[in-house]
Amino acid sequence: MKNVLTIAGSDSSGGAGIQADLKTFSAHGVFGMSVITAVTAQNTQGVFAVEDISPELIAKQIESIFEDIRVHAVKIGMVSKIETIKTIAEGLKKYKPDNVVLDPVMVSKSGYHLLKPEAKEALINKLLPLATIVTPNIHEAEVITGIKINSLKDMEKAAYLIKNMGPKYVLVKGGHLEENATDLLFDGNNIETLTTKKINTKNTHGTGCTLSSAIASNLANGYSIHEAVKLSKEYITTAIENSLDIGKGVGPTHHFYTLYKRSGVINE
Ligand SMILES: Nc1ncnc2c1ncn2[C@@H]1O[C@H](COP(=O)(O)OP(=O)(O)OP(=O)(O)O)[C@@H](O)[C@H]1O
Ligand SMILES: Cc1ncc(COP(=O)(O)O)c(N)n1
Repeated sequence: MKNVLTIAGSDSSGGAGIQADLKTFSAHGVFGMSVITAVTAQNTQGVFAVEDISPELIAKQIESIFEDIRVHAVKIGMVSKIETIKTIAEGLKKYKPDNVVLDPVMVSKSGYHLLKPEAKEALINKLLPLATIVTPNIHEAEVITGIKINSLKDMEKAAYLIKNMGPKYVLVKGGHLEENATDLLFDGNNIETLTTKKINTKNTHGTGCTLSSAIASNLANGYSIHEAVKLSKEYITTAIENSLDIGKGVGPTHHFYTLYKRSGVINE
């Protein structure tokens, strides 16, 4: 079995963050581990409080895992503030994991700033160059590049600009554009387009967390980047198609639909 680590924030409602990541890892048959960067009090309606974990405790969590266990892939999510980013960057430089999937989480679906505005530069300068693949949504790609994105052409332009900031691959996610759910994968030479039709649901809490954790799992399981992204897009699409109407706001996706269906737990 392969071991995959998420470095991210805790979501008390279980739809995003560490909780979504660990569910996604389990659904992919990899062993999940976590370094918690912040604890959030949130549900489907909003984020109500955040407490950042100290840099010392983040560093100790990273050390405890890497000094003992082989890590086949790392996924990075909510990183909150400059000190957290510096601590994670130092850990990655020291332990040099093979696969690093960076989801540059900035603002929650409910509009809360999970990344402090003053930490954007540190995320760009310190974490982007260490990423195997970075997975910005439209808003994050706009913040990272400083350009406005209204079309696939703009997404392409952003992918080129972000690639020049150091990651090996860039996946710009188009889930927030009006028409289809089209993502663009750029490897430095070619753009690959992954398109599905947009699913009409409000329940998309944690879609970015889930997609990036699926990519990390698939890379750990030995797939190439192109295969890992394709399989992960299929996984998130099924998870959104079968998303759960839990709570009064933006509900979570279904991590185990295919597994449960196969095992007969779901028989509709
Ligand atoms: N309504 C939808 N129908 C189909 N696919 C979607 C939909 N919304 C998002 N996706 C897909 O889900 C994946 C995650 O994209 P999204 O743009 O939602 O990420 P995100 O905004 O970073 O998520 P989060 O806010 O949870 O971090 C992408 O592959 C995107 O195309
Ligand atoms: C701890 C944590 N990490 C990430 C997200 C982003 O997910 P979303 O944009 O779907 O709210 C979140 N809400 N909470």
